[in-house]
Amino acid sequence: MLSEVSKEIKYYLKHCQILKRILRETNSSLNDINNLLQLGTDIKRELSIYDELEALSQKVERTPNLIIFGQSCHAKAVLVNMLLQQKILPYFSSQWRHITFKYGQAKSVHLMLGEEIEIVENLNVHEEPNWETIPEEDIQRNDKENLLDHCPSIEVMLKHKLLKENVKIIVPPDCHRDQLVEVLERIGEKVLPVIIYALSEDTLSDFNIQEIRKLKDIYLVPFLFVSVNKIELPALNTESLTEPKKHSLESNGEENVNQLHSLKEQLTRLGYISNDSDSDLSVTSEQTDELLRKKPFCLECSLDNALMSDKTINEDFILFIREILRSSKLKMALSLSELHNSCLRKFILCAFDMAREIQITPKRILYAQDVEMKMFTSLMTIASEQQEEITSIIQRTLQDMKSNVAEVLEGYNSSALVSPKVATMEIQQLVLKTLAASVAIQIVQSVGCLQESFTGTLERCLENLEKSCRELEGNLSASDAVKQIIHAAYNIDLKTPTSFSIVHTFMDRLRKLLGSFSSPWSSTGQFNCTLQWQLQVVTNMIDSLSASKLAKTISAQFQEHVKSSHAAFQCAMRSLENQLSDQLEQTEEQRIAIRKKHAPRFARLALESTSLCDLIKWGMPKQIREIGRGQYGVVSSCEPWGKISPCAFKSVVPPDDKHWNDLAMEFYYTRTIPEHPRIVKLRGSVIDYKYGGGSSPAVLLLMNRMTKDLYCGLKSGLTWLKRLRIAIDVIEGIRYLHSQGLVHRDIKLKNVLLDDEDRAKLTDFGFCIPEAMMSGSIVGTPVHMAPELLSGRYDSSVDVYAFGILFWYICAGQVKLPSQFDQFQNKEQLWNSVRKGIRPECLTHFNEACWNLMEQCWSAEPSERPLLGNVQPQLEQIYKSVKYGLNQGKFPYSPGSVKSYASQDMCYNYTFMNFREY
Ligand SMILES: Nc1ncnc2c1ncn2[C@@H]1O[C@H](COP(=O)(O)OP(=O)(O)OP(=O)(O)O)[C@@H](O)[C@H]1O
Repeated sequence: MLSEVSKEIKYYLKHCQILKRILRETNSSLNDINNLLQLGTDIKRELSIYDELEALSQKVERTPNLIIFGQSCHAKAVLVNMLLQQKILPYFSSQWRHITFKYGQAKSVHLMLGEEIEIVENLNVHEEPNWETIPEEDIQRNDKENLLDHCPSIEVMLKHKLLKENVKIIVPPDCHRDQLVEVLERIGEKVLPVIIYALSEDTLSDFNIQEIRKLKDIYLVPFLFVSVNKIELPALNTESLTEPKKHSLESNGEENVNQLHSLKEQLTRLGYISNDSDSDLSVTSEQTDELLRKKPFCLECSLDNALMSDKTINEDFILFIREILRSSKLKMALSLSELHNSCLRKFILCAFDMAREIQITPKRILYAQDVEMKMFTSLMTIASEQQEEITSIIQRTLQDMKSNVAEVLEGYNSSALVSPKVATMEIQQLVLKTLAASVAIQIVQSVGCLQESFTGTLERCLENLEKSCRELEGNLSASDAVKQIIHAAYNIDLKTPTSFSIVHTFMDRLRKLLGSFSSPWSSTGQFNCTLQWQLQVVTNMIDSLSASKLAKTISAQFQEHVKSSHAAFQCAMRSLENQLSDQLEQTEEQRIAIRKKHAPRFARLALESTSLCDLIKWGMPKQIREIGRGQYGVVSSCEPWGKISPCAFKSVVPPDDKHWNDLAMEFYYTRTIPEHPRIVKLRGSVIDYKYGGGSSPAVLLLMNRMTKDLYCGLKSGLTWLKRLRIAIDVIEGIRYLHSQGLVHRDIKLKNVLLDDEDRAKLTDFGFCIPEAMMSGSIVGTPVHMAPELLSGRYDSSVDVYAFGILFWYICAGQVKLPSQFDQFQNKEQLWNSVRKGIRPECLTHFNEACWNLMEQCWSAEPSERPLLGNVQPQLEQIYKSVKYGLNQGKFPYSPGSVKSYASQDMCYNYTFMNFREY
């Protein structure tokens, strides 16, 4: 029985090897992606998986160690001796040192300091060449030894099968309560603890209870209580232990039962075992799943158990070990698969974002250039062609200003100390500013394209482009240049040299005016800037301005501003465009690398880790018989697997890396399709690494077993009503896939499976792909392939075309190739003719509505094919009219055709009878 334990451990280590390899490949894939992106970003950190990967790498290195605790040294000794089937530990001693049992060719005992250093000291055991039991004195700690500080431990080497595969049995030292936590923590480091607690007394002491609590808190794993029999003097006859049949420990049976009973009560009360714990230790995969979901790090309680007697110890012990190891590797595999799937999701999204950026950026650039050009042209037109309008705007404005001179001066506060020249200049500037502002407002209003929302979109578009540009070159950005253009219209500036001559003329006139004026000087000789004087200055200024000259000046100045800003914009845009196009080239390269290399590589890792989870949970499916063969794999029925019954699996042997990656991407998409009644859901997968002698592993894809495919269904005969129902089912299935953003690309008779009630589900998502990830691969089954598929530019409407052909077979009620297609020797001839418009013929019994529908579906022009959302109600209408006999003679048969089909399908007669009736 104990060799079973070794087997379990071997199995565990085998899965750990697979996990280690997947982890190594994950790390190397992530490093490759880092190199590709070259952005100085660490993808592991970016995807926040760094810590998880680190933690998993450490966990997977741990070997299972049996750690023996117990109520007393005596209990531990009985248990260890029982496991090792020899009386190696003394029954009657206390204050034990730390003891480790390891595998070794020769039986030996060493005193160690840590794991590496052996203390050369003569142990008593060394005195006795044929020793059987380690002397008490060697195991006992002396008073000077401090457990937490370089305390020697005992290492025992044994050639025992339980210790193979680097498994150790560890017996922690007896310790004081204060040292308990630290001692326990040290032991649990770097090992996968399989904790067994030996019980030999009727009740647990306070210390025992405390110790058990700490064990639970620290190790977070379930552990096993083993009730051992107390050994009374005389000591156990070890010979009896070595014989498997006689290895039960002699003791008073009745006493043992009582002891167990009271212990069980106490443990149940404390919540360490459940009430029905003795009934079944084995936890089903489903229960473990449930537990993992509820308590991802801790499976205690349900797995805790007390072994009742030495008669059952081995079976229960193996079950316990199996569950501990299983849950441990399952947790690791689940975490890894979760990491892979989340990375893959992110890569796919990243590829989508890149594709969008590649598509949108040139459009954005064109948009910005277009809008700016429109704005520029409008402004230049206003400036050059609408001078008259500007003149009249200025005249109107000057008129308004004149009638409201006081308003112009609003806010003007001249200091008493300024000279008349300065005051005049100030007022003059004020007049020009007011004039400029009102002219600007009028101009802006007359330029529709300068409306806030319009320029706002342009600015946002430019800011977006500039943001996506990693290094902006040049002094002026395009968005700044645009702002300047707009600025030119809003802030017509009449202070600049262009308006200087007007101002000059004005100043001359002002000087003359000042001479004729009543003196603005006070008696003290100080200039007195009275309001009246100010009003006078304003009025004179307004009178002196020529609207037409100003219009010219404004126009010239405005054109100058707009032109230079436009030139700056174009320059900035050119440099932006150059940089973005370099960047987009790089992005495209990265996108292709992600789509073609990195995402598939991660998909393969995800397929491996997810399959490992399924293998750990449900094991290998057991084949019953082969039920079908396709181009890429063999489908077999199998015994119930997981929760699936009846169950089937498709085994695929990918011949090379490319096929592996393709299969993995398909697997990822297919597995993420949510459950739907019209889809054969992929339930799981396992990889048979031993297949082909280990050189070419097989991937087994598990799904619900269906009764037959539509090809067989049509061959064996289906009523017209059933066939119509199937057509509706197929449409529902395709619509569902399309709603998930997926295109099936291989709708055909053999990919429609029927259940016992002849309801249909779609299967075989080998070519199924998100529309956005399609890259124009030519895939499908020749007669069902839409003509545009061959050009590589197609969309989800290829499924509508394929449905049209499928519907032809459904209406025909047989699987014979349409005669129109039957004449061709090969698929090239077929495709040539399909491109020229050749389609299946209208059989004489086809009803008009059905024929119309299939004709629409297989239209050469994809845009002319109907939406499936419209096809479904039409089919439902036909179905209803057939079901309730309302089709008024529009059945799919002409009386003459019945004869030939009746032999193939009796159901035609039934339909025909209805036809005759109506
Ligand atoms: N879940 C299933 N239950 C019952 N039979 C199935 C199931 N899946 C597939 N089959 C049967 O196995 C046959 C082979 O299926 P498979 O998907 O491998 O190939 P195919 O669709 O016929 O061809 P290809 O590989 O070219 O797509 C199907 O035609 C069908 O009859």
